[in-house]
Amino acid sequence: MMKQILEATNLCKSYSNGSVMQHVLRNLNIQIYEGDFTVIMGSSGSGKSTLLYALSGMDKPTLGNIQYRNEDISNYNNDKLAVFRRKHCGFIFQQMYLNDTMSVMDNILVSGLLVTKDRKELKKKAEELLQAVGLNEECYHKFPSQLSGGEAQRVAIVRALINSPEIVFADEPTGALNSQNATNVLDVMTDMNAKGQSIVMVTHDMKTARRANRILYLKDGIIIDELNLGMYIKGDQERHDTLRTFLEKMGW
Ligand SMILES: Nc1ncnc2c1ncn2[C@@H]1O[C@H](COP(=O)(O)OP(=O)(O)OP(=O)(O)O)[C@@H](O)[C@H]1O
Repeated sequence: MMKQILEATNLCKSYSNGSVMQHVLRNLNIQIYEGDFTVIMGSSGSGKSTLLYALSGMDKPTLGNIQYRNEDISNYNNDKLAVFRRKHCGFIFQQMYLNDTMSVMDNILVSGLLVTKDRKELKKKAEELLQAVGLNEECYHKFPSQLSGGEAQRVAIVRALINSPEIVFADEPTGALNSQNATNVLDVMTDMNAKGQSIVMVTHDMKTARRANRILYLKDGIIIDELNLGMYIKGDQERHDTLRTFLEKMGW
């Protein structure tokens, strides 16, 4: 049986837009399992990013419970949430947020040094991860502006992995990349997942979504259905068709 890593119960998130309250998440329930590559889909504005930020402790829910293993993080203050994120989570965004004034290696080490002071060990791990995502030594001392979009996103993935997070959250990680770079980044993420990394990703894109083994569909602030796709197999047309049929049924 799959082990649950994260569970949210009766999750609500509302924003006040002037005198009007907008209820984005409405008593939403969700479970995330260890080792899964979970994708959250839904139409624009359905609350996907809001859900991702609440689940990952980047933002606080208005109401509801979020349980990370045996820890209830829903009532944590900002300091405790920051510690939680640093200890357990890795983040990959559409905008890479690399520091332009630092080399590739320093961008990664700065994240690692928040957790350990063993610089030598960190550097070794960073080198291993950079190699694993297909970036060679030539890249280590480059600055972000000297990288292609795909290379920069792979650096961001290494930075997300440097502290061995139990779970990686990704918000449209390929949204700003051309098709080839997007495929490279997705290959890295698929490989990470095949090695056991739990991933929760938000995307609009079917090509990206079909890498996941579990697709959740968000509508009007709740998860209305899910699809189990099994582990990704390259070139599997049936998988693509199954996902398309599911999304059509959802009214996507
Ligand atoms: N900080 C905020 N303040 C007020 N409203 C917000 C805030 N963040 C999000 N919203 C609103 O909540 C709704 C859901 O936003 P969210 O970004 O979660 O949707 P999404 O499904 O990720 O959309 P998209 O696919 O277009 O990125 C939107 O109507 C948005 O305007």
